[in-house]
Amino acid sequence: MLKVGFVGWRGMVGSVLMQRMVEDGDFNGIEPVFFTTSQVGQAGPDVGVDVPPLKDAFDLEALKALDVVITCQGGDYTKEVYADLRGSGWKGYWIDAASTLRMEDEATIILDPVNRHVIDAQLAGGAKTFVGGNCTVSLMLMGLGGLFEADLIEWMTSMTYQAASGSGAKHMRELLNQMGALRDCAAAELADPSSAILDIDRKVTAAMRSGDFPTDNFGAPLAGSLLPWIDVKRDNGQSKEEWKGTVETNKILGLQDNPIPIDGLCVRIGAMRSHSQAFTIKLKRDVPIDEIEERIAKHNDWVKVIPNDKEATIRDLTPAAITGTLSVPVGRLRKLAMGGEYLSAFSAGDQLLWGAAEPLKRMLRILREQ
Ligand SMILES: NC(=O)C1=CN([C@@H]2O[C@H](COP(=O)(O)OP(=O)(O)OC[C@H]3O[C@@H](n4cnc5c(N)ncnc54)[C@H](OP(=O)(O)O)[C@@H]3O)[C@@H](O)[C@H]2O)C=CC1
Ligand SMILES: N[C@@H](CC(=O)OP(=O)(O)O)C(=O)O
Repeated sequence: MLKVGFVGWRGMVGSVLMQRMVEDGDFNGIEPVFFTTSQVGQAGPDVGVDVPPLKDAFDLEALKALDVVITCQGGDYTKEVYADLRGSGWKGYWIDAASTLRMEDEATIILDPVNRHVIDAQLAGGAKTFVGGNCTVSLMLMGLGGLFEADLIEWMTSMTYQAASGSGAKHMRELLNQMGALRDCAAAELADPSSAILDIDRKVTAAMRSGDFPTDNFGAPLAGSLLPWIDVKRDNGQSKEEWKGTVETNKILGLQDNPIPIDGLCVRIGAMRSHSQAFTIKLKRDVPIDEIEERIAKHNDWVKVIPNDKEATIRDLTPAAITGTLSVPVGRLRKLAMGGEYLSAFSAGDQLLWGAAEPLKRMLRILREQ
């Protein structure tokens, strides 16, 4: 029976992982051991099987006793522990949600509905380190996998609409507090149907710009606004989030030697936990739209093509429609005015499921099949 250690299980990503593993009975047939950086000795979570008290996540001897470590604890933890654990001679499998190791040669980025062939080849070659991809990248590939699989994409831009959860739990709370503050500042006027909308607008704008508007986490208003920058700047002017779109996509697909150019702008918006993206895709040839829809739809069990009409789009192609589900709708599929090789598309997906927890959960299953 595989002895599997879980680190970061009570954080936001970790909690979603626990929930999905319990739902699918993934704790049966493994020996789970739970770790903590702050609650050593306390009781472990209720996952339907007996678990020992929480162990110290920095205890290398305890980690060395494991066949598999799954960590959702964050990049700082990975930096602090991974090299020492490997350096101690540990040969177990490391499955990680954090970005720290993603671009290292020894690491495979996991998204098995898209790159099971890469994962299998890496396992056969003795790879032991597997890392979940950036949420935006994973969700893009779950949506457009059929076009990549058919080698139809010459280049692509992705303009993102990323949810607050991508920045963490505190940011989700701050977004709601910002929304509440905006509503509250105009409560009296909203209650009066005859009040002037421009008075409401003036109050809302003043509240957003005032010193006591809650912006400690985002550093700026997000509710009623947006933030066209995510993560740090790179030398070429890309944000790090935009850079990940280029390099991670090609690594996931095993195309590092002949990469597909992918670039765009990453934008934070006031959604809670589902990321959306608008794509401009330059196809290698003028493929009919029904063939495109068919290739996208049949690629995996979770992608769903949404007809390009208003009713279906606003019902099915939004964060509100899919949050909390594994569904990845793709719609707004049409040829652009630039010509038959130019395709537009729009997708949405829960960034804590396919964007974070689900690929890790599935990687453990792949290891158990070995
Ligand atoms: N947020 C996201 O969308 C995504 C995040 N990731 C990666 O996953 C990692 C973890 O992210 P995320 O889940 O957002 O991190 P969280 O901040 O939610 O949790 C991280 C750790 O904080 C500790 N913690 C302290 N106080 C609390 C509390 N009140 N409730 C829960 N946990 C608490 C826990 O560790 P302990 O039990 O040891 O105290 C927990 O494991 C990061 O590396 C991130 O890059 C990857 C993809 C998407
Ligand atoms: N950066 C992503 C979330 C995330 O955690 O990404 P990564 O796993 O690449 O660090 C966002 O802000 O939406």
